[in-house]
Amino acid sequence: MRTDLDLELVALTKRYGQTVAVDSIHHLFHAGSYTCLLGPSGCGKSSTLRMIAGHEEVSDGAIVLAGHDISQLPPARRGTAMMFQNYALFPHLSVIDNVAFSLKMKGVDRDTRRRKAGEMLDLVHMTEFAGRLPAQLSGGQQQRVALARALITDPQVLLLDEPLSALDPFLRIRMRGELKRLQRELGITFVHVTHGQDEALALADEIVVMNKARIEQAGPAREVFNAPRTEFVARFMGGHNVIALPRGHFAIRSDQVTVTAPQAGQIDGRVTGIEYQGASVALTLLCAGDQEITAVLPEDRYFAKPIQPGDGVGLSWDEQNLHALSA
Ligand SMILES: Nc1ncnc2c1ncn2[C@@H]1O[C@H](COP(=O)(O)OP(=O)(O)OP(=O)(O)O)[C@@H](O)[C@H]1O
Repeated sequence: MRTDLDLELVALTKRYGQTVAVDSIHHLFHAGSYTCLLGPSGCGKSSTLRMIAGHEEVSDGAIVLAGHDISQLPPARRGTAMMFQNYALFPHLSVIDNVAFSLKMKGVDRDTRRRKAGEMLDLVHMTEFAGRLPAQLSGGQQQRVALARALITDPQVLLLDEPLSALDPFLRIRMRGELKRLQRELGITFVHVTHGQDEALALADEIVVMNKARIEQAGPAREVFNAPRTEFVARFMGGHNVIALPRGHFAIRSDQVTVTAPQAGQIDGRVTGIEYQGASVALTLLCAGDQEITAVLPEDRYFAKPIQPGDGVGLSWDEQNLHALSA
């Protein structure tokens, strides 16, 4: 459903000389949604984000926010705010002055900007660090400050460019919970660039998968994961096999492949690899036509009847779990 505050990309294009980084993409970001732009390195996701933010000129097309084309406005007048990968904090300013900086530039008086910055630090649970310099903070704390600094302008859309990539894996998982909480509390639109499938699945209401300057598939996170439309999306989202059957190419989730003793009417396979993953065990199987299939079994089921490399097995799946691929 469209609302007055949606963000829409209309035939948005970015060219750098001969390179087409973003090729006439269309997308509607619903107001108040959390969307991840996902794709491999060089697919055009950062260029897209930077064009929305106003840090990159648009070559063609429009960016419409709340009914207005914002593509020619300066960044500060767009209703968007950007949080950068390296946080870009001013090293010589205290935490509270970093957060208050954009209000100072706008000429807001000292008391008002201190009060507002204090509220933002509260929001990201950083009040006790207000007087410190960025160098005296951990990576996760710097990130909270960068978030507070982006949010102080009351944006309708917060743009996040690989916001978690500088954090260690443990902190990354904690901070993604924080991002989700913030987005829910503020109710504004978040657009988050990542090349991590897990991150996108954990955070996003909607996932936009980009490949070679175009949108390959967009939709609710569960739909993109469960029903990939192309081989690229199936492979990039992970957790799927792409199989060639006489009637076409299909994706099937690895945990929806059933492995039994060889039986008539099933596909024969041979176990070539076994990987213990904690809650599950992944079997790599070689089938007719040299097709490699991965089957993921709950660990209790695997260990009830362990299979060894070299064993012959029968593979089957429910037809309704096969997803026809268009390319
Ligand atoms: N300033 C620039 N000048 C020339 N080409 C550029 C410039 N910025 C990006 N490109 C090219 O545009 C394409 C898309 O780059 P972009 O940074 O948008 O991709 P990305 O998906 O964000 O990649 P990554 O995950 O590596 O950041 C790439 O081919 C890149 O080399």
